[in-house]
Amino acid sequence: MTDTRLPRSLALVGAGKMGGAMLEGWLAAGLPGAAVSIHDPQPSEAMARLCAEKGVAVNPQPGAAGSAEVLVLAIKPQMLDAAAPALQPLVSGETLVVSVLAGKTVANLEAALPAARAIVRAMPNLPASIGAGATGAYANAGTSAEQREIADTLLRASGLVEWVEDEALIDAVTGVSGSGPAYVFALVEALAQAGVAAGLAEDLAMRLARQTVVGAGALLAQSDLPAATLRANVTSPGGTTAAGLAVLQRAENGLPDLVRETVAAAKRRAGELSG
Ligand SMILES: NC(=O)c1ccc[n+]([C@@H]2O[C@H](COP(=O)([O-])OP(=O)(O)OC[C@H]3O[C@@H](n4cnc5c(N)ncnc54)[C@H](OP(=O)(O)O)[C@@H]3O)[C@@H](O)[C@H]2O)c1
Ligand code: PRO
Repeated sequence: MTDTRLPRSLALVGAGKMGGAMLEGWLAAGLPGAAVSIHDPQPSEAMARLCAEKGVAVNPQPGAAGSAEVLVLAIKPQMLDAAAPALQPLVSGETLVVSVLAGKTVANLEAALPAARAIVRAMPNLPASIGAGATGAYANAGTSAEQREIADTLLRASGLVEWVEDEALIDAVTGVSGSGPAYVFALVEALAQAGVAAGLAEDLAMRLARQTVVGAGALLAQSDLPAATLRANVTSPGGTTAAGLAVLQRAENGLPDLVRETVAAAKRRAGELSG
């Protein structure tokens, strides 16, 4: 993070799995703990320890130090309306609101925080906790160029950031990369179960499945080759992988259909969460 883009004050509302992961990223990237406050009725022990170590204020009276320059919302979407009344003192017309709430639209956020002008909807994912996240972001018309830079800097502390100019696309981002790590972990589980069905001991199957995804991910990260080429590099003509892929990628009810339905269901749920 460059000094010119650091917020002078940042309030994080909801310091759970996602909010906590982002906070760790900001602190590791150089955001001073004294510039941060967290607002969460019951922060985990690990979060309380991190805050104590870094000088992050835990549950100060909202607005005691005036409105925040940046307010990051990382509570569950269903909690927005219940949490909003206590947050009003943190928000002024100068505050940049960054929301990672799945499904909650700019209109929802404007209704909950009427003083807010600048609103960024961001959809990070859990690998943000190790700086390997993928985030999609959308800024409303009230967000200044400088505020968008600040949001970009904060989000980039967690990994890749891709801005979209159409708010509706954030729900598609949610279905692909927001929820995506869970699909990959589910693949590890399924691969290990299939290994057991093929005769491997359970712990051995899990070690092999896990390292296969770790290794394939690392190869993707280090290689410039398209995923399709990497797949082809594993697939000897007439060999075992070709036999496996003929099932996995079959035209009907294969992986492409299944993943399309999976992403569509997650995107649909994001739409429902807007309420
Ligand atoms: N997890 C992901 O991979 C991921 C990825 C992208 C976006 N998101 C989004 O991130 C948000 C949080 O998800 P999460 O998975 O991090 O959930 P989480 O672990 O449950 O975190 C939410 C935190 O907010 C706290 N909280 C509840 N009510 C509050 C209030 N009134 N004021 C302040 N804090 C309050 C919760 O405390 P209690 O536990 O005590 O209720 C919890 O610590 C969601 O909107 C989700 O859509 C999550
Ligand atoms: N986790 C949140 C959910 O499951 C949003 C994307 C990842 O709703």
